[in-house]
Amino acid sequence: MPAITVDNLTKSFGQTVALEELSFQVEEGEVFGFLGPNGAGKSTTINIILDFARPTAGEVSVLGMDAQQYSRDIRQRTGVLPEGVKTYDRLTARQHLQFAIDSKNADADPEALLERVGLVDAIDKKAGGYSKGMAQRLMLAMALVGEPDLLILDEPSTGLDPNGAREMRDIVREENERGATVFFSSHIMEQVEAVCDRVGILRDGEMVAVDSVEGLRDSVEGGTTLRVTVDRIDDDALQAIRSLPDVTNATVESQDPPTVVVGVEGSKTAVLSALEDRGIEVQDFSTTEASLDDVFQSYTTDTGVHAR
Ligand SMILES: Nc1ncnc2c1ncn2[C@@H]1O[C@H](COP(=O)(O)OP(=O)(O)OP(=O)(O)O)[C@@H](O)[C@H]1O
Repeated sequence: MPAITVDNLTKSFGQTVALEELSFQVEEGEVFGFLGPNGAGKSTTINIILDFARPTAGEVSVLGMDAQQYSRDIRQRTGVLPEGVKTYDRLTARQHLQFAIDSKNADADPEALLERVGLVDAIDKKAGGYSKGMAQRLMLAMALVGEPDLLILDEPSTGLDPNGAREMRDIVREENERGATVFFSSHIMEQVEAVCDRVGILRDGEMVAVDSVEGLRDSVEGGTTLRVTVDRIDDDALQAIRSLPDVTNATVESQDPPTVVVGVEGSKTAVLSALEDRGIEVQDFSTTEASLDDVFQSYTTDTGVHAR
């Protein structure tokens, strides 16, 4: 049984179509990264999954239950970190957690939870004085109450410094190892790489790709860039490289020293052999993988290779 099934979901706000016949599934036990630029429709999707908003058309089921009909049961088994941090200024971290524990009828220790998110020192301080990162940590601790079967985290790294973002990833991993399914949104590709089994990329309310990070990388043309320094280069050799089956493009980057930049999807040795066959001496070479930013860009901008 999938943890989340989104089926033909459409959501309009007046003239604005935020989601258009969106369908995808999150499998039980996986960490699914929900990625997309600002305004792509991530929060709208999450709000409908949690029944904070109603769809214009389409259906959503969570943990095998209809999202609208069983929203209370779903929320009981789900830990949520909503978009935009909303803490109560006059309540302490302990009081926040006690509230979450009571409303879930859970048996949890506020201190242990705050220890996990690195906020135990501020346990009896009022949230009004918290930094953005501290508030975010508190909200995460609240999401962890009651060992939920499903964690839904909307932009969980917002307001966190690099250490905080790393701790967040560690917690996602720990929760997943405990058995929880994790669904989290982000507009930063790097944040999903380390923890996600699969990534869905949303653009203008439509899912443009769903795959592992590795699979997404492979789908970007010219996945690897090969930079070769040679003793000389001529048009004939450049043409020979371009005509190789695995090569997507080849250009001369500089003449001093002569350097060729080649986009390769398969064997790199064929490129080096083509040069050497023409009596050109390869003095040095290096390879660079397509960065995750390249992958994200290729799916979400009009200039990318996956642009529609
Ligand atoms: N309550 C609303 N009323 C009108 N339009 C809305 C409302 N909520 C969202 N939208 C619109 O729906 C689209 C999707 O917005 P949404 O907040 O879901 O995107 P997002 O991917 O979460 O973006 P971000 O990364 O900026 O949070 C946007 O065009 C937005 O302006």
